[in-house]
Amino acid sequence: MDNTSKLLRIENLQIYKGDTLLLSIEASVAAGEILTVMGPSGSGKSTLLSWLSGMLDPAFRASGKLLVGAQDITQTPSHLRRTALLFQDPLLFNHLSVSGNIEFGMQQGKSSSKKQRVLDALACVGLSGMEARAPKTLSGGQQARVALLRVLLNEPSVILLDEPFSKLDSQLRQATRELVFAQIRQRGLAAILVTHDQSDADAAGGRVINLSTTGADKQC
Ligand SMILES: Nc1ncnc2c1ncn2[C@@H]1O[C@H](COP(=O)(O)OP(=O)(O)OP(=O)(O)O)[C@@H](O)[C@H]1O
Repeated sequence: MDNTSKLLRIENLQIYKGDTLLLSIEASVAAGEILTVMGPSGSGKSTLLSWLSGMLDPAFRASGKLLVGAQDITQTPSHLRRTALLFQDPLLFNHLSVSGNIEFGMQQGKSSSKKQRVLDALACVGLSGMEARAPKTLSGGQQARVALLRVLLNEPSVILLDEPFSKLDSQLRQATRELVFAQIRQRGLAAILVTHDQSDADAAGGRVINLSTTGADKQC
């Protein structure tokens, strides 16, 4: 793989908490690739995602660079980065309908074409006819799919997945995972998946970074 095909590049990243080095990473992710990050509790997985999304807590200090394509976005504020986060909790707004949730944050455009895109996307993930429903009336798996569409229709270049399947039972987990990974590959996004689950890493099929236990919570 040459450099031009690497959509996301993390160069010489070091994150410190006080004087302690929490993590040190050099990595690249191609369009459509899913890089998995694993490691014990406290090893810095969520901290890494915070840095990637531009929301590192001031308790930490980071050095290194983050590039998307040729653009250095290390200092770019979080709301101007085309990075999207998908969490284990779908975090849907209950005062908005399913389509209102998906349209939230979509790029400017004609309202009628936005609506059609939402309807097409809902049909794609098996949620036809659910556009007017309140999120709380959907099952956990259906909510997960709405959360995915909300992120995807915002057209990110990079998607950060923080244990997004961990609240789903095993059958639903597998189906949702296949859908999410297929969308990532079809749309050519660079993805970073944080998980504790080896089957997630196997399904992602890409490289795996194991954060060391250096900064991890010590066991008694
Ligand atoms: N806002 C913060 N201020 C100070 N320390 C923090 C903060 N957030 C996390 N930490 C500490 O930084 C270390 C890394 O935490 P982080 O949440 O990144 O670990 P993790 O690998 O995601 O853990 P888990 O698998 O349990 O979610 C831990 O020791 C944690 O206690």
